Amino acid sequence: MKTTYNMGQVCLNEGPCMPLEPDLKDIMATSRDQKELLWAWQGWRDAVGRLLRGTFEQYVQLSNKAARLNGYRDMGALWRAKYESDKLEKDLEQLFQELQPLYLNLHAYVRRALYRYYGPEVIDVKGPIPAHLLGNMWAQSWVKILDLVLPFPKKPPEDITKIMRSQHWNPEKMFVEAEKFITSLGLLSTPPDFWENSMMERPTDGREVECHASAWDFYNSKDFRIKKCTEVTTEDLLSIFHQMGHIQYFMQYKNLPVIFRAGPNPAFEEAVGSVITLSAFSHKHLLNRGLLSRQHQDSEEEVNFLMGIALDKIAFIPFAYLIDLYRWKVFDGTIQKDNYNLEWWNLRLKYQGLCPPIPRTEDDFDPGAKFHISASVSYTRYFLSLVLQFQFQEALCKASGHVGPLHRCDIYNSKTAGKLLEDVLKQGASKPWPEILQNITGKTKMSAEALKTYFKPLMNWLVTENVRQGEILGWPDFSCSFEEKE
Ligand SMILES: CC(=O)N[C@@H](CC(=O)O)C(=O)NC[C@H](CC1(C(=O)N[C@@H](Cc2ccc(O)cc2)C(=O)O)CCCC1)C(=O)O
Ligand SMILES: [Zn+2]
Repeated sequence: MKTTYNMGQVCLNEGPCMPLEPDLKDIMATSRDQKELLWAWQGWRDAVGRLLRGTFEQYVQLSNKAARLNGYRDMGALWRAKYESDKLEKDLEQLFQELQPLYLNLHAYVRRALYRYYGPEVIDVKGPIPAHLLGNMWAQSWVKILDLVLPFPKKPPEDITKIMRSQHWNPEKMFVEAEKFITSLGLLSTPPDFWENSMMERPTDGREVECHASAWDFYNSKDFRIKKCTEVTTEDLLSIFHQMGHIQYFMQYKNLPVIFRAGPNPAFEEAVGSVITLSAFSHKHLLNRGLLSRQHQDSEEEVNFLMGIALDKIAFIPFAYLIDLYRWKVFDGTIQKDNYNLEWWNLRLKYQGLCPPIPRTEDDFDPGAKFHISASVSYTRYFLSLVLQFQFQEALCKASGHVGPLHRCDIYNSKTAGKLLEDVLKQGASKPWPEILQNITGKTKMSAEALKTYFKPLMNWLVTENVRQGEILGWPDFSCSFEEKE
């Protein structure tokens, strides 16, 4: 399934074939022509999703067989066991409910902006949003349509990608930048081998590689690598910070017994890299690294800034929640193979308020068009990382002596924050995660409070704006537009 995914491409009638990275990704991010967006969206699902359907059915059987041989009732149960909590599903549901208001307000606001741009033919302001218009192949992050939804369009944020390119950044410099941030906290620098052995750019020697970025621990306490087809963009700089977070974790626990060389649960591993990006992409940090020039950020520019972060983090909430809700049901048999695609879109409608832009059938297998489903990588880790990374950020900012709003915090150069983080990373998986969570935050429970604190100024603005517009939160017109037409 991974090979099919990695080799996937969409060909123009007479002309070049486009791989996902960077070509199709760029079209989904930059095109504002919904015919072109549909071409890429449908082409990718035809080229990859459809092909994976048969293999996926086998994968489900084999996965459940393996899980049962290991004493679990199905693979979903095996995946959930990593969180060592018999109330994981309840806790997830509770966190999701707590975050729903943020998402519903963002969804309503973005839908209105898309309505203004694409018109009533395309957008129903009381219905779901067509999934190909959100700037991302899976509509999991909406940051690429910030220009369409900017709260204060007269004060657009500076384009960091443009600034990086004007300053002649290259992939290596991007990795060095992430390293500098991490070592500024007093954490470990990467060994020479890392720079020797990592693959930082798509090879030009014709080798077909898996371009979906990944960080690798070779479990020999000295060989750590990143594989990434880096482009000089803001998004890739973000991703590099995230990957370097994984590498730092590998190095911090490299002398533990192998069984403990992991996070206390998978979400901790994901939260480490992401928490660093919260500081690295703060206005204050980008300014002092010369990636922004405008000194002062007034309150309207601050709302614009928070919208940019929200389009990444808040839009992601229901997506990250539903991926494993779907797969747990596939593994436990609630979702049978005759309904794989129908049930996928039922969840995409229920949780994300999205519709496919064109009718889907059981000849399609849209879940397979997402890396983690083709690569059998569980996804709950990213949902919980969303909550944890803000809890971590709140704790690290407090330790660094930061005062003021959480979204203005930059822990760069703070050795105290670094020490707090280091003490968590060094323990690897050697203690139950509530204990380790307590080491850094003083609490043993995950809580969405810190995330809500971070976005409070934006939420105040969003709620006011949605009330002013008389927006309906949610999608009472739940049918997808093409159904009405038929
Ligand atoms: C050997 C191995 O597999 N190693 C693991 C690490 C480990 O387990 O030790 C690993 O490298 N996994 C790759 C994966 C890559 C990325 C990813 O897949 N992200 C998710 C969700 C997301 C989205 C936005 C965001 O800001 C953060 C996360 C997606 O893109 O949907 C792509 C770019 C970012 C992270 C990763 O780093 O988590
Ligand atoms: Zn990760």
